[in-house]
Amino acid sequence: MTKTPLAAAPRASMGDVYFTPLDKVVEPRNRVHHAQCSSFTCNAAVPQLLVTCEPSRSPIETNAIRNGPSPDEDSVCSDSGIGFPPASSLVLQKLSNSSSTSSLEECANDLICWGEHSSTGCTDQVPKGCVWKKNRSMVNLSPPAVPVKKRSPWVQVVGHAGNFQTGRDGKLLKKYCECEQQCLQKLMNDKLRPYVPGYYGVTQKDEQDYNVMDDLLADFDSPCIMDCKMGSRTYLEEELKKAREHPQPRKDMYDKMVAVDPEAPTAEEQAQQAVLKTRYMQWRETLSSTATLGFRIEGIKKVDGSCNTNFKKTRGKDEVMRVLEDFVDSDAIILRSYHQRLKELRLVLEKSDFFKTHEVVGSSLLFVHDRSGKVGVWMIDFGKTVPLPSPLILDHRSPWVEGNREDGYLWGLDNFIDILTSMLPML
Ligand SMILES: O=P(O)(O)O[C@H]1[C@H](O)[C@@H](OP(=O)(O)O)[C@H](OP(=O)(O)O)[C@@H](OP(=O)(O)O)[C@H]1O
Ligand SMILES: Nc1ncnc2c1ncn2[C@@H]1O[C@H](COP(=O)(O)OP(=O)(O)O)[C@@H](O)[C@H]1O
Repeated sequence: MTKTPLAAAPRASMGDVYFTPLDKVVEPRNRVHHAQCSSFTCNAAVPQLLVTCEPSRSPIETNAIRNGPSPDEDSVCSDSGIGFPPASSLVLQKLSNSSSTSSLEECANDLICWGEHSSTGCTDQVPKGCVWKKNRSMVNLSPPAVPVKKRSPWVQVVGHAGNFQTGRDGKLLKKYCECEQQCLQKLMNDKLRPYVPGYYGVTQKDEQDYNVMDDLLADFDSPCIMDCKMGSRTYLEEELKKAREHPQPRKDMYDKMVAVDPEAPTAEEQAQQAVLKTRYMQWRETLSSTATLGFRIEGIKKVDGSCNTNFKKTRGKDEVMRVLEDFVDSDAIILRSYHQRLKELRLVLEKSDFFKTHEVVGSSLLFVHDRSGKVGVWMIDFGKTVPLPSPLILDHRSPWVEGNREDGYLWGLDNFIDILTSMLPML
């Protein structure tokens, strides 16, 4: 099996004491069926690869002043949000404390188990070659004396059901989509890298291909999560063209439409009991704040575990503010951290080559915070982010006129930041 390192892969910041949790590297197959994946393919071949290093985790602000150090910061798996996922930290701890005589191979098995399971009953297979290679010079390792903190279970707020699987060592597997793979790979070499999940290539599990990326929740304790879809348009120009050339009215979208508003379909749509996807998407845009503010709230998971995806009609600025205030639980410090992070993201977006040269549609910002005061915002979902024909570039603020490919992403981010700015003095 050939393991080709991803050229763009960043190196682990504390040496190579890390092994990939992935079992095999394969030719992509069973690609996730996304309309955009079949229509908007990028030509580059999918690399067969595994990356055996860990990109440094994106910066996360920590509010240590108000809350004191978070429980994470003192644990073996402690991570201020920068550097290693828990299992990697554990490896380092073990190496530095090593004293007993357990074999290297046993230790390797222990390492992979402790990432997510208790050491008893773990039957996972370790990619042995990788572990041996990484640890050949480190012998006589012992299990850590300090208990490992159990990670909160991963939560999917919105999106296609069945698209994700949790991996080991803080990784997330998302059903393979070539368009997304191309974007994530390019983003690993772009200024935006700290604002997207680290990407590790393609793996296969049960005959299904997956893109492997960082689980952005991995460093949080019972996180509050919000998914906001960015931009003033949620379908690609190419989808519009396709809908005109080969209209395919959809019953599932008609049903979703009447469930929200029985009056929404036209007489013709009612007769057909079906709507075109672009028509459905446009209806969703005008019903929500997408058309008026350039972003919309898709879903929120609160600290109590409750999940709300009922924001289809959240349109007005005041309504959006109320939802945001509830999301941060009226916590001005959390709100300020989000505000700061979004302003930083905007600066980077304005300089990013990737951003200039791509139509970014249907992509979300994932907002995550927890009780310790950790806050993070990342760009996710690049299934409908496509390269522009050279030399076309976008400013992401100009209004969309068919043909100009503008997506309104920065216009939406400007509005988002303005809303947070106006909320700050009120909290
Ligand atoms: O949110 P609701 O109203 O359920 O509508 C969904 C979302 O717009 C999805 O976008 P996202 O994946 O960004 O959440 C979109 O997937 P695409 O991204 O494939 O356009 C779905 O299209 P279909 O997958 O064609 O059903 C559409 O049915
Ligand atoms: N890297 C990630 N880390 C943690 N959670 C994620 C990550 N990517 C996606 N999610 C979760 O999955 C949900 C759907 O993600 P998305 O990429 O939009 O999927 P889809 O393409 O199916 O719409 C998000 O709202 C978020 O809750």
